[in-house]
Amino acid sequence: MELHNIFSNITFMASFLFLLVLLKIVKRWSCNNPTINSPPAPWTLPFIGNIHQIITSSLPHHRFKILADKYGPLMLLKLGEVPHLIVSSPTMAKEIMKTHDLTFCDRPNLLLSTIFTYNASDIVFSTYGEHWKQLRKICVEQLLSVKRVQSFRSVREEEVLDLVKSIFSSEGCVVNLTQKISSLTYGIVARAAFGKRNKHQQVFKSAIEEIVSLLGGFCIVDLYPSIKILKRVSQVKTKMEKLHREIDMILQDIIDDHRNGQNKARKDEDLVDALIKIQQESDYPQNSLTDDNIKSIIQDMFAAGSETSSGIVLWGMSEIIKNPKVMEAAQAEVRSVFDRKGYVDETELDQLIYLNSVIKETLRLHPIVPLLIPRQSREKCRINGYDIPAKTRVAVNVWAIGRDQRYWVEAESFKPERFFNSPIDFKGMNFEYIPFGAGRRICPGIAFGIPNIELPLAQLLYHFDWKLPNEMKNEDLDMTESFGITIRRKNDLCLIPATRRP
Ligand code: HEM
Repeated sequence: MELHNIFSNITFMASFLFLLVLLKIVKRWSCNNPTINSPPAPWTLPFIGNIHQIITSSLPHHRFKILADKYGPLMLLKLGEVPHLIVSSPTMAKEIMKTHDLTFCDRPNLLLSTIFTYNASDIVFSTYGEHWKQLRKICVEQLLSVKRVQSFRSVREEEVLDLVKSIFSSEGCVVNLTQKISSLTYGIVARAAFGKRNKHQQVFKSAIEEIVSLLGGFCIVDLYPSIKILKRVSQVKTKMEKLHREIDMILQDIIDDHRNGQNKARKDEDLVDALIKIQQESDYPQNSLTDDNIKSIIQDMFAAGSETSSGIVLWGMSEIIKNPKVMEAAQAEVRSVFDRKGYVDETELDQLIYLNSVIKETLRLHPIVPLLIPRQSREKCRINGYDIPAKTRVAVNVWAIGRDQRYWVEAESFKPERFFNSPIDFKGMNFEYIPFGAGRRICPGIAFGIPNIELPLAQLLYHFDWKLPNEMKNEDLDMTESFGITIRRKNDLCLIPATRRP
């Protein structure tokens, strides 16, 4: 009996081993299949793929550029189990976001984004389909339209004036501009979304900031989707769920206040009002917005709309400080346009041609979302002769494209003049310059974001002269980036203002 057991165990083991070998042969055969032509890739290790080449001290967009210089503008990395296509040239970006836009307009189903966005039912992380189309339409036509953006003009002007007053009171002292600008853009988005500052403001702001920073990394659970246990034991998941619950309670509170009419601070409609109205007016119950949909859209406005604008103002100010000639020219322009009035408002911002080029140049060297928001292929396709499997995740290295010497003269230098009389714009038509992305998923918040950058910069340059603390030389200003889905300054920008135009 015992012998029989041993014998059947050996038979079982042998069959199992045979099957494994067979599987391996089939796999190798399919990899070597001459009909499949994969994009170039660095060598991989079993189980981790190319992870060891990415986890280095440098940031992912820097690392991807170094690898792309060696392996080309279309490179297929295997991070854990998942293929990642890294796109690093305007021509390949155009293939992905124009020629094959419909194939690549999905977002991957990532653990953290799914928790944070009510099961990816928002605009940013929703997969391509009817739901995303409906939300995107609401966003473009109702929430972020030119008319709506204009209706928030007084909000922007009041908030920026408060910033200027608070800097006046710190005359001659070191001012932490990072903190001030981040509160400013958050304040503008909060008043646009909620109508008034919210009692839970600080908790909400910190929670959103933390979520944005958590979204930045490569989460191990997303690199090994087949290992379900990772999901159950993930500590980041637990942290994200807690943050999500906090945000959810605050947002539900705000929606209820709006429904009960306890939000009459502004006569103009705010974004929550607009969304509740759309919810109530919907003729088709199946298309009607749920409260979770409203909350997820409002979260998107904060996560996508506040840190992006503040980051660009801060990189812009950093480049201006580092380049005194740029500071001189920008100040001369702002002061000549607004001296007749004696104050800055939005009416003549369109005359600030030089400042506009400063902003464009800032977006070239510091595209705030350096790899865009991850996309995913919906089906297999062929690009430039290479086969790309379905469900490949895609990162477009906008940071590398903006610094490519083949497309930009003196690519590493800050030269706003390059945009004078140049047809190159950031609307998604020029693929050497795509800080807002391109194609179906292009950022719908450009019209909302730009005044939040222009107005504070114009005010800071109109009223104050600026210098670095501790007799630091301008060229010594540290420009190190921090890690995340957005690139922020690693160290806060601290400057000393001297009032020139009270
Ligand atoms: C001003 C600085 C901003 C920059 C540089 C920026 C950049 C981007 C980028 C690169 C994307 C991804 C595009 C892609 O995948 O191809 C994006 C998406 C998005 N942005 Fe912005 N953004 C900015 C401001 C805003 C503002 C102010 C809002 C709203 C209040 C906003 C809302 C969104 C939304 C909802 C998406 C997702 C679109 C979709 O997936 O369909 N953004 N943004």
